[in-house]
Amino acid sequence: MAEPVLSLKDVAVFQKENMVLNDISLDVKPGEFVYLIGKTGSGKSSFMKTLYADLPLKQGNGRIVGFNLKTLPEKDIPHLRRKLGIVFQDFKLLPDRNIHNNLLFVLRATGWKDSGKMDTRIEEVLDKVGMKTKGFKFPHELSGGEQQRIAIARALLNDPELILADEPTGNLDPQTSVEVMKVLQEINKTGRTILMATHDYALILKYPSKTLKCDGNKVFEVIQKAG
Ligand SMILES: Nc1ncnc2c1ncn2[C@@H]1O[C@H](COP(=O)(O)OP(=O)(O)OP(=O)(O)O)[C@@H](O)[C@H]1O
Repeated sequence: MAEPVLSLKDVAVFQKENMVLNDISLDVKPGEFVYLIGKTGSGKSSFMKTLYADLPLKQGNGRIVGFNLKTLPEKDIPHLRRKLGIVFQDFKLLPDRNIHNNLLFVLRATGWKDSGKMDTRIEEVLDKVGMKTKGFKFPHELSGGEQQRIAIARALLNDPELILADEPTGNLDPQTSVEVMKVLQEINKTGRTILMATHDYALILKYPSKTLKCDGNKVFEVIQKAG
């Protein structure tokens, strides 16, 4: 059987010395689409931050896309992040350059050198999110939904094994949320694994999938009833 892309054993999540979550043991397998739900302040973002090593793993054991979170040296964090695609609620595009150059910036920062290959890759990821003609636009010239598609395209640049999306539809209206969700579903269908924090229950109903819940300092799988 394929190795999990994410495997946690007895993990606790901390914000400084405060324990936010504990006793987390779970596996995410290649190709899964997993939701992470929970009330405001229940620890979804802290959980995600631990996975991309923005918060250190101080307790328990965790492996993600082949990296050991417990023993990960600081110098390896960029390598880990290159194998992850991270999407945030607030898009985090660079406002001072157009979309093409936003994506070029990431490719250069992650070691790409050949300008022909970089242009081809940018075209490919923009095409995947239906934004092929928007490379010349600046972020402020795009709608929220379009900016999030670009942020998803940016997350795809280095062909990540796992996409971590922290409330990717949190700033979008319901219709635009569904459009962004369709893009994520398409990406999942091509075999990529996605872990998405959300509190948009309408989306979960429309696109049911494995769901983890943060509640009472724990993370557990919610078993959905059929029908
Ligand atoms: N930078 C920080 N420093 C200290 N405590 C923090 C920090 N960020 C979050 N916390 C605390 O950690 C707990 C979990 O917060 P977190 O942001 O992970 O929750 P969340 O489920 O993502 O919430 P939301 O849905 O509002 O984004 C909260 O009690 C919060 O106050």
